[in-house]
Amino acid sequence: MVSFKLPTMESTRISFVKLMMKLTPFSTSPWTRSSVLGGNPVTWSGTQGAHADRYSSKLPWKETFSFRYDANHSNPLSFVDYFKSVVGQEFEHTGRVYQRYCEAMKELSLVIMELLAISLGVDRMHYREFFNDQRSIMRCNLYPPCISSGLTLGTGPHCDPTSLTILHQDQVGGLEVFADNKWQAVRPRHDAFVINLGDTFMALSNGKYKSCLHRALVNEDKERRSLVFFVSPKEDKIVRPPQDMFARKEPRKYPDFTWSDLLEFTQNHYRADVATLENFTPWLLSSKPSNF
Ligand SMILES: C=C1C[C@]23C[C@H]1CC[C@H]2[C@]1(C)CCC[C@@](C)(C(=O)O)[C@H]1[C@@H]3C(=O)O
Ligand SMILES: O=C(O)CCC(=O)C(=O)O
Ligand SMILES: [Fe+2]
Repeated sequence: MVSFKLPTMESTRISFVKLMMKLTPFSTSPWTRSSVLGGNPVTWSGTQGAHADRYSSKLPWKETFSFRYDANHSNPLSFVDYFKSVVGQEFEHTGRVYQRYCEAMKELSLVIMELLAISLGVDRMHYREFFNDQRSIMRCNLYPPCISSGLTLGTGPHCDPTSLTILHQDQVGGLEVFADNKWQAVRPRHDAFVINLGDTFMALSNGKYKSCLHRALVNEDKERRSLVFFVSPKEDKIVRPPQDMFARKEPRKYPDFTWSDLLEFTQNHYRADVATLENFTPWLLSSKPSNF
């Protein structure tokens, strides 16, 4: 994980706090996740209470509010309309803040994609172009305090199945990364983002970059919040390393797949953890033989 020093985003933080105050932990949230089952793209809109509808054990101690950011459909009104219609009329300003926030996250992600291409010795524009029409996911995490915080986790150990994660955390602390064979705290910085790569970029770099194992702890006293922008490619784009990586005759580590395939796997068949991609490959081969 790498921290970038950036100006604070007070207006985003205020809107975020207002929005998350609307979501009381473990409430019978008025919104349920509208996920279209059966292999169709998950529509990321609404709140989740610890994914209790999806898992029967090791439920994360958190409440999330997620929505899609479609770089092609950058009509600011769509966000504003969504917030006004789903969250409430009084959240029009919040919708505008999130529209601007997601646009800024997209721009930051494209700069990072150029840097990654340069570091891999491939065409500098390759990943920037691949993600220019990104279909990313904006998620607000709220971690309530827990009197038995040692017995639970805000989010269990996992690698993000997405491509790139741009995370803004509050000052409470709790994010940990597994590095040098131990869990290490990622110290909050109010003026920085935490950036980590996910499984899809690991495949796009043919394993040169590794997906980052991380988790989120909770505590007894304070709520903790984080804003997470999960960069993902347009669902039907073929995820494969750039051709010029194979000038060096390296074997492919992963088969071609689409983000839609991997998202379906994590939403309907497998709880993302540290070995998602390893388990995804046999599933893909067995369930989508036409790909091969
Ligand atoms: C594509 C996604 C699935 C999850 C949200 C985004 C990227 C991270 C994934 C997740 C956070 C990994 C840990 C398990 C998970 C179920 C969670 O705790 O929220 C995952 C998300 C999800 O499936 O909703
Ligand atoms: O809230 C955090 O610090 C981590 C959240 C996270 O890893 C996720 O939502 O994928
Ligand atoms: Fe994560």
